[in-house]
Amino acid sequence: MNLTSSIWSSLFDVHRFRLFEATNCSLLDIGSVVVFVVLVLVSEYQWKKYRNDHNGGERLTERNVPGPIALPFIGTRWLYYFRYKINKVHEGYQDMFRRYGDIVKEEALWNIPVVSLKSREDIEKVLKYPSKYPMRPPTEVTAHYRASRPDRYANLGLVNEQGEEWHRLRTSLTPELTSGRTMNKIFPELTSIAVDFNDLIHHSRNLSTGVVHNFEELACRLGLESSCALILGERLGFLDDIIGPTAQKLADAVKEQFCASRDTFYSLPIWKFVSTSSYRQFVASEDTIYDVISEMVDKAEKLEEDTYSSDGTRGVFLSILKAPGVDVRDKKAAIIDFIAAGIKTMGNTLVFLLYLMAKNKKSQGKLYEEILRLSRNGEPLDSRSLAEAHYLRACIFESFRVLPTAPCVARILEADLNLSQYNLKAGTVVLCHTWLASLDDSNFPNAKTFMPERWIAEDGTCSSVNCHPFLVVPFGVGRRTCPGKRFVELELQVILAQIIQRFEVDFDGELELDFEFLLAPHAPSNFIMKDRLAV
Ligand code: HEM
Repeated sequence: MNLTSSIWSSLFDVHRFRLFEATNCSLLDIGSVVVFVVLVLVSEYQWKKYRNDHNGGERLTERNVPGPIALPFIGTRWLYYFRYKINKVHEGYQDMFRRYGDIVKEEALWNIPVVSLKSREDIEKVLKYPSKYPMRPPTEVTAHYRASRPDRYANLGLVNEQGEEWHRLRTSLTPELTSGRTMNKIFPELTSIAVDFNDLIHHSRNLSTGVVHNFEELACRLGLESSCALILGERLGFLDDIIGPTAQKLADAVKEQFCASRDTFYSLPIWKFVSTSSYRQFVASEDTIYDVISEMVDKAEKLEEDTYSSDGTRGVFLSILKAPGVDVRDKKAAIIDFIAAGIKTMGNTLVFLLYLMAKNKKSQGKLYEEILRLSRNGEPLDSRSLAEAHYLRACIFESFRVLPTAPCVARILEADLNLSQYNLKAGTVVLCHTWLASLDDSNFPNAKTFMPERWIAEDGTCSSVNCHPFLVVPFGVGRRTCPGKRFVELELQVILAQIIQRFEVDFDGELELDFEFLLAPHAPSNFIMKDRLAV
């Protein structure tokens, strides 16, 4: 689609939206006229700019990358008021790639370019860049709020910091979290968490129909319980039959925080100047998370002092508390960030995985057979038999491809980069849409079909060698990759094996997706869990 037609289709869409709204509100009517006039003027300006840019023969730069028309100052943020729903941003990107091709430019406030990529070659180029300190754009609202609270935060935290400061935090706070030793120690705890989670499913379901309503809430409680077990080395009872007020408060706050981050990101940043409702929602959720987890940390710290215990499961907690040369505010913030990072991400990931198993009964049957073959007397799989469960890992990998919770990897380019058609400048924000690229038939045959077999090599082992290594990256890539990756991969294997061993999983209807900064299941997600007949 050329620029003129894209401008006109944008105008048409905006106008159509306005006409639709006009019957309800005369103010919006005036707004619609103003927006229309502004768009016409700007389209003229854009067209001239486009012609100037095409000055013959020279390689194209990011100024030439196609995309929705950008208004002065607010860039393309109008899209999320007029064309796309804020909870369906993922559909917005699908639409933009359809309209403009595999590379699309949006413009953030002050017309800062944000380039989205769907071509495998371009994504690989960005993610392969040999960077010492890879830069990911910070969540602005977190950075803004944390900078205003020096009493609590000495910096923006591991997730949002850049450069040497990021590297210092990463190397001092995460080695124990990612070590093989920690995974070995946590394995028995994960097995008992999975047993408790199965019991919770059993008690939460309707006795006659087997329906578990709002499964996503149970899945988030699992994320919270397991993150606390990993980071604090303690089981805190979030999987008890009746959810306690603390778990509920925390789960609600985490969901609100993701939504408020999304709303502030995709809307105009008025919140930087006046406290808008999304900013207030963000602050309230951030404060709740801080207060609740901070209390847990204080208790755990006290317990440590009282007992001087350093048994195996508290290794991560101790390693953070004792990290040399790190400000105590950084330690507390890291513990809080690590626990919070594992709640919603884990919850969404498990809902997606079970949904795909429910909708693909053949794969579920094959997985059940594998588990039956590997388990001794119906016991949960131990670490040795889990290592043999190749189809189990293939199912998890395939669910990461078809429905990941993180649909793209974001980077700020450190140096100028020549992509297939355009040269992008250092400093450009790039979104690598790995999920949408993974659903393209040119990258995976029958890409929309859930097919764990694609990850099984000829010798029967689960392997990713023949698949594109920079597309199925649910935990990101390179030095900034998620430090929870190893733990989550292990946890998903343990949990999925036990659920499939005990229940036949079905799903009521079709799962709808929401965009909450992550991909999330639209609530309620109602699974049907039937006991398997003993064999
Ligand atoms: C299913 C669960 C999870 C998913 C899908 C997930 C996904 C991700 C992704 C995509 C990134 C960005 C990586 C990049 O930019 O290359 C990330 C970063 C991060 N994750 Fe996770 N994550 C999960 C669980 C966890 C857990 C359990 C923890 C805590 C132990 C955690 C802590 C973090 C931290 C601290 C970062 C920032 C790392 C850095 O910038 O150096 N995540 N995660």
